[in-house]
Amino acid sequence: MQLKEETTTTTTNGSGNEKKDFPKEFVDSYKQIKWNGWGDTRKFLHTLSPSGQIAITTPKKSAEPLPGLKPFILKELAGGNGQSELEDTPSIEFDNIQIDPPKSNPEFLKELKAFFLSDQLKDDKFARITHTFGKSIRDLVRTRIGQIKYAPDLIVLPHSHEEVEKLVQTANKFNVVIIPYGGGSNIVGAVEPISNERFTVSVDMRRMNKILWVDRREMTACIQVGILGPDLERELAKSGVSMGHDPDSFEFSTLGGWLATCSSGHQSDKYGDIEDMAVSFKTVTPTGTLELRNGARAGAGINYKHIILGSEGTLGIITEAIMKVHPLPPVAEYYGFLFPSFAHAVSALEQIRSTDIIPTMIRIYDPDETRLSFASKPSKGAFTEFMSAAVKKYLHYIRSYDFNNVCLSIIGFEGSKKSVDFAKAHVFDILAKNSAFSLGTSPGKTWGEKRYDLPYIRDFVLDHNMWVDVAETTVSWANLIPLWKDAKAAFKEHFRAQGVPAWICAHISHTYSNGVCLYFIFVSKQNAEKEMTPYIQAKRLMTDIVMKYGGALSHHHGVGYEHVPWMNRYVSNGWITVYRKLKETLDPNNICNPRKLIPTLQEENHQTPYLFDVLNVKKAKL
Ligand SMILES: Cc1cc2nc3c(=O)[nH]c(=O)nc-3n(C[C@H](O)[C@H](O)[C@H](O)COP(=O)(O)OP(=O)(O)OC[C@H]3O[C@@H](n4cnc5c(N)ncnc54)[C@H](O)[C@@H]3O)c2cc1C
Repeated sequence: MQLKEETTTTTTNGSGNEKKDFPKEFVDSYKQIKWNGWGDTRKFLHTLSPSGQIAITTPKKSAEPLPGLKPFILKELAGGNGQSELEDTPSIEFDNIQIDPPKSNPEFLKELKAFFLSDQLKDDKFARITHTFGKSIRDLVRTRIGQIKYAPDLIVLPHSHEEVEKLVQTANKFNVVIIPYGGGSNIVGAVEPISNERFTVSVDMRRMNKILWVDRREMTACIQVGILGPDLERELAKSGVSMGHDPDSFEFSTLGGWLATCSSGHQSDKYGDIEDMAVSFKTVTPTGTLELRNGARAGAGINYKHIILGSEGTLGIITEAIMKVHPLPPVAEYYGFLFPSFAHAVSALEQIRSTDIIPTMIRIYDPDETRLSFASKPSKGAFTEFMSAAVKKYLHYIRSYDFNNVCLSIIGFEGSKKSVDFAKAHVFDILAKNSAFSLGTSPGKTWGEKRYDLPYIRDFVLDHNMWVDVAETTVSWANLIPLWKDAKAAFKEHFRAQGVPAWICAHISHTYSNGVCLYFIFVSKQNAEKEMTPYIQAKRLMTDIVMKYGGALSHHHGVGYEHVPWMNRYVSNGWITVYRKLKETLDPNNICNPRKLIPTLQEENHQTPYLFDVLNVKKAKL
């Protein structure tokens, strides 16, 4: 947590009421992350001169070369048509972006100013632009070309549950739209204002970043939900505990966002998904605050927490949550393995999952993502060493590996030494029976150090005339390989037919007794006019295939407005009606993040197109 209680000062708001202020050195998170890309402003990929190699600069290391990456991008992503240099497609300069001035709503603002400090209310251009979108490919492309149509009129930065209550009541009174904003890391269009008809407030929760208490006996912690991942784990570690939720977006997403999108972290196989960790929470709705009882379990009717989990800010704002925690694991060991093929890896995984001894994490990269993984490692990385000629020869000639099909896997174990040793012996035995080759702990260590770097490649790709998007789902064991094959083939064929270079890879990242999360990453060339059409077509294609194989509409990214067009196929109409009634009851004026999560009646009846197809889309030709 950046805020320390003892360093706060007391100031007064417009009514002369005393309020605790933030310390002078406090810097709001939205000022510290890239406005037109992903993550930390101090971390980025760039090209070294004169070698032309791609390098990564981070706060810890400057210009670390990634020698394999440029050849990989040129050969695989850019189409391998003999091109020797990447094309530059830089982002617009911030100063050149133009947005409409905020709408006027003096009565609403007067009431807010009586309660909030001026420092908690922002309507400058930087604050408004950085709260308009999440981080989907459509969001980044629109930001990078300066196409920002409906920026929120005001950003409010509450400090407490009581302030959120006041804000929601006031917004409801003046029919003002409120969109909760955690880290803004969603990639489904979940925080974007969808029209400029009503005054719109983005509620940035990141000042609500305190751990209120830790109970070591019940192993729970009460936490303000605007806290970012690293602050949360650092503060919990002071009490010797961890929540164990570590999504790829960990550094820039919040507990509230995780709850509101049903998020899932790397170690979900052991610690569970976010819904397994959530005990209870407070949610402020326009018709009042909803609270839940704290306790180990209840069989007293509907499990009400599931009404709010995944509601994406459409029913209200979560402010404080009681979460399960566990002791910091004394042992954490992560290993790398190679499999001769994806089928071998899946077979091993299924056998492991059919037992009751499950590793903390199993990630399996398909052959294409394995190549990307090796290509994006620093020059002297452990993977490069292991892929030395000798090892390659051994695997090829003695173990009959074909390197076009090899799959990398990272398998982790956490817990007491005894439990880790026990699980390892069991799992390694299954891996050996499925022809896996151990690379030892170096790949696991590298994975641990570099696991948040991959999204930064996306910005580099956007800077060089390509785009990258993702699709993920939960799929049954029976449909896993058919979906993997079909989706990859259909994606490649779609772009091949258009004569456009395209590349796709996949990995398995979360496992269950009845299926896995399968995650695709796909890349293609931007077209000359920077239209949205290719992303929309690719996303439609991938999601249609997921639906065909009975997959979840999303395993962990949520719905936003990007997945709304599939909602009627995903859940039965009865549930959509239930949700509509619930929304009408809790939010009668429809002020909470409108037009997200489910289709409007007009969309459903095809009287209006889905927002996904039209919202702010420049020249979408559909
Ligand atoms: C590079 C990258 C990697 C990612 N990896 C993962 C991953 O491994 N696992 C995963 O689960 N997701 C992942 N995501 C998606 C995203 O990080 C998650 O959806 C995350 O849970 C969003 O949290 P956030 O705090 O950024 O929420 P935001 O993006 O700010 O908001 C998401 C939704 O939640 C609502 N919301 C936010 N806070 C509250 C609140 N307090 N009360 C009510 N509603 C609220 C918003 O209105 C919005 O509808 C990734 C995204 C990116 C860009």
